Formats: sequence, C-alpha cells, structure tokens
Amino acid sequence: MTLKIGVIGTGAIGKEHIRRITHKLKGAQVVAVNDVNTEQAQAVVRDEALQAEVYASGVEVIQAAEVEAVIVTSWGPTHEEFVLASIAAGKPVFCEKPLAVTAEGCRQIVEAEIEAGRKLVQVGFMRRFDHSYRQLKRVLEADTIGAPLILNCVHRNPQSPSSDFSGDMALTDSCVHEFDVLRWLLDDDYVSVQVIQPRKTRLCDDELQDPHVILLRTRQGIHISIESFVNCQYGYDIQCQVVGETGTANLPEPPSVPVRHAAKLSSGILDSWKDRFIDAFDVEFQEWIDATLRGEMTGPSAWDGYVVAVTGDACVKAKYSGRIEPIELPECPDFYTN
Ligand SMILES: NC(=O)C1=CN([C@@H]2O[C@H](COP(=O)(O)OP(=O)(O)OC[C@H]3O[C@@H](n4cnc5c(N)ncnc54)[C@H](O)[C@@H]3O)[C@@H](O)[C@H]2O)C=CC1
Ligand SMILES: O=C1[C@@H](O)[C@H](O)[C@@H](O)[C@H](O)[C@H]1O
Repeated sequence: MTLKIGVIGTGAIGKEHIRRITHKLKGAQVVAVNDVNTEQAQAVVRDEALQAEVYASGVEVIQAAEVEAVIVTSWGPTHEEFVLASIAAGKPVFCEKPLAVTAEGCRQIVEAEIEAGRKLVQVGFMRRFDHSYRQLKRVLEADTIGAPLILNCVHRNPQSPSSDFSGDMALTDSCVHEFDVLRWLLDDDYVSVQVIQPRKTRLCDDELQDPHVILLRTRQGIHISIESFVNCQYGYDIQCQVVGETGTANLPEPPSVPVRHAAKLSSGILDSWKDRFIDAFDVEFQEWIDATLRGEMTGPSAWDGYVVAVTGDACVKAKYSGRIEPIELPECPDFYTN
C-alpha cells in the first residue's frame, strides 16, 4: 500500500521531507504540493521528478481527491489554518512545529480533533525519534541511576536559525524541542518556569537577547535548566545530562572520529540541526507513514503541541516579569491518554 501525500510549503524543511519520502523511505508518494512561491513548488516537482500536481493553495491540496494525508511545512503562522482544514476534511496531518503560534490556536485544534472523534494530528517534534534520546530514555526507564532529580540541558545554534528570527523566538520556536522531549523523557509535566537573561553576546542582532537560561520545575519536583544560545558561533550543540539519585546519564554525542594530530586530540562538532537530526527525521516519517497506513496516530499529538505552546507562553511571561511563573494546564483529555 502507498500513502498518497500532499505537501504544503516547499521551503527548506519541506524540500528535505519531500526528498526523504521520495528517495529514502518506503510506503508513501508525494502527489500534490503547494507553496505561495509557485515557482519554488514547481522546481521541487521538477528537481525531484515527482508525479505531483502543483495546486494554487494549501486548502486545495488538502481537498484534492488523490491526497490521503497532508504534511504542513509552510511558515509557522499558517499551520493552524491548514491543520484545521485537514481535520475538517478527515485527513491525517503531519504538522511541523509549531502546531500553531498561540496556545489558543493549539487549543482550537485539540477541540476540533476531539470533535472529529479520531486522532488525525501529529506534530513534528522529531527528537522523540532520535536514537540518542531513545537510548537515554531506556536508561531512565531501567532505573539505572535512580529517580531523576536535575536535568542540565544545552541548545546552541551557531547563528540565529533564520533571517526572521527575532524577539522571543529562542523561547517559542527553538526551545520548543526541549519542552517536548524533556516531558516525554521524564513522563512528567511542568508546573513553573523562570527565565534568566545573562550578559548578552556582542555577536548577534542588537535587538536580540542571547543567551537565555530557562529554569523549569516539574510536577515530580525535578529541576531543569536549559541554556539557549542561538549565536554561539562554534556549531550546533545539543546536550542533556540527567542527574539521578545514584548516578548521571548523558545524551550520547553524535559520533565523530577522534583525531590525534600536532599535539592535539580533537573531534568534530556538527553545525546544523539538519545533520544532527537527519536520522531522527527519517525514523519520524517512516513511523508516521506506517502508522497512518494502519489507520493509527502514534507520534507527538495535538495535545503535546498545546502543552508546548502553553510552556512557551509562560516562558515569555517569566522573561519580562523576572518572576517564577506558573505553567497552568487543564487535565489531559481522555481522548489523548488512550
Ligand atoms: N523540526 C525541526 O527541527 C524544524 C522545523 N522547522 C519548522 O518548519 C516550518 C518551515 O520552516 P523552513 O522550511 O525552515 O522555512 P522556509 O521559510 O524555508 O519555508 C517556509 C515555506 O512556506 C511557504 N509559505 C508561507 N506561507 C505559505 C502559505 N500560506 N501557503 C503555502 N506556503 C506558504 C514559504 O513560501 C516558504 O517556501 C516552520 O514552522 C519551522 O519552525 C524548521 C526547521 C527545523
Ligand atoms: O526547529 C529548529 C529550528 O527551527 C530552531 O530554530 C532551531 O533552534 C532548532 O534547533 C531546530 O531544530
């Protein structure tokens, strides 16, 4: 069986996902695309030799008879409309982060999905599919280091990740990956957050605060520190250390050949999320394709997207209030616990 997919947004990550579905993964075919930049959408169809129609709008892709499932990789503020339209059409939809740019938008998606009575939405939190995070989770589940007490995490990009990167996007656009993967890792939820603004680097846009330190507390009382530094210059560096009652466990580093040369011992550091998470994206999409063909939805849900948005909003509030702010969530609906 082949899953026939429509893709909305053929920019940087849209192209990557189209390539992996077309040339690497099994069980799916891209049959329809759209981008507000029509020439770009046409170029992807040509360059990847797709048997796909270029539609004039995202909604037309969703409604196209040949499209069985939708991938949304357009600009963040457009996600909500396309996810809601996919739910209305009864079609499974994979949406890159963010699910919506406001918590209220995410909540509307949650309500629409519950109303539809069927899980249709998966959010692109790919770290849950990363081999190293999965290894770390297994160590915690085996109780090897006792109960987790403290997490020390780092999210560093060499330069601001996009030309429109501004304001509080470090909190609402970059660290969303930590917000999702850490609650998954710990099987826990956040209750409060404090955001510290250390001395600013001189090597970024004057308007931008960089770095930030985000201090989260979970229901179980676990203390999490996330350093977000999106202009660190030297590379793309993701770290996570769990301190437990009887030991510590670190996220494995990406493999790199240690070189001894000229009185130095060195190893490489990656410089982009594309390389760091390339395998995670492959696993994420293969699992999504397989589950969708079985009529299931097994990855990060609309509820997970909502929790992350609420966490991001609380971070922004904490940044400007300078106080510890509560992270208030309603009970998770039964729909998402089964
Ligand atoms: N999971 C991850 O690690 C990553 C996720 N992303 C997310 O993926 C999404 C896209 O990011 P990029 O590809 O880097 O951005 P991009 O700017 O390269 O591509 C976005 C595309 O959306 C198109 N677009 C904008 N409005 C549209 C509309 N109304 N209808 C159809 N197309 C429209 C633009 O023309 C552009 O081609 C963002 O939400 C971003 O946060 C991006 C990078 C990494
Ligand atoms: O999603 C991503 C970017 O949009 C974001 O801005 C980067 O900081 C992340 O590391 C990357 O995974």
